Amino acid sequence: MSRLGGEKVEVLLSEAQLAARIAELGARISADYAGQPLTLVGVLKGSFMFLADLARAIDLPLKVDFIGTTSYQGTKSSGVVRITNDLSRPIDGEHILLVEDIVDTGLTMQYLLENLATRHPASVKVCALLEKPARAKVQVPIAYKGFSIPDEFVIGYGLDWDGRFRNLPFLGVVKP
Ligand SMILES: O=P(O)(O)OC[C@H]1O[C@H](OP(=O)(O)OP(=O)(O)O)[C@H](O)[C@@H]1O
Ligand code: HPA
Ligand SMILES: [Mg+2]
Repeated sequence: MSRLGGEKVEVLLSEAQLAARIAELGARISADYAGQPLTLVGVLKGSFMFLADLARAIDLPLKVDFIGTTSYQGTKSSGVVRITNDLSRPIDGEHILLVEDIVDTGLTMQYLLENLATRHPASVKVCALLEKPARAKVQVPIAYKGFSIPDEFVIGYGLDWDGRFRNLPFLGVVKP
């Protein structure tokens, strides 16, 4: 059995499309933060694959840290965001770029922006590979966005459905 586990999955964004866009985002981030110390903060678990590729597309001497959150059961947001793993150290005075796989309702990002602001970083911006505008419950500023996608539950490239499918190298939609 393959990593699709017998499900029918349609490709929404191919490996090549993802790689091309991430190269563009990396070039923009490298130019915008040139001469400034930058810390990427990956939002676990969903961002792990995007962060690994984005970090290699950024030509700066950056640092990497992670914060873990959870709020989804299956394909539904519970509306309650919980931190599962905190940052490994204080971030006061640092330029932080939050790296997220998807901004869907926006509740996770809103929670994180409020939470990190209390730690007095020099700046906090958001880089999200995906945004699903049709489902937004709150508006969050995305400084670096990969793609806007339609209102479908997507899997792969870090994103899960009940914990599975994160290891697909492309972004897909499960078909009935
Ligand atoms: O905009 P929202 O509606 O809040 O949804 C986006 C968040 O939900 C997912 O994480 P999840 O809580 O499923 O945890 P995971 O990253 O471990 O899968 C995703 O990785 C984002 O972090
Ligand atoms: O479409 C999605 N797929 C996987 N995880 C998610 N978390 C929020 N939206 C999604
Ligand atoms: Mg998830």
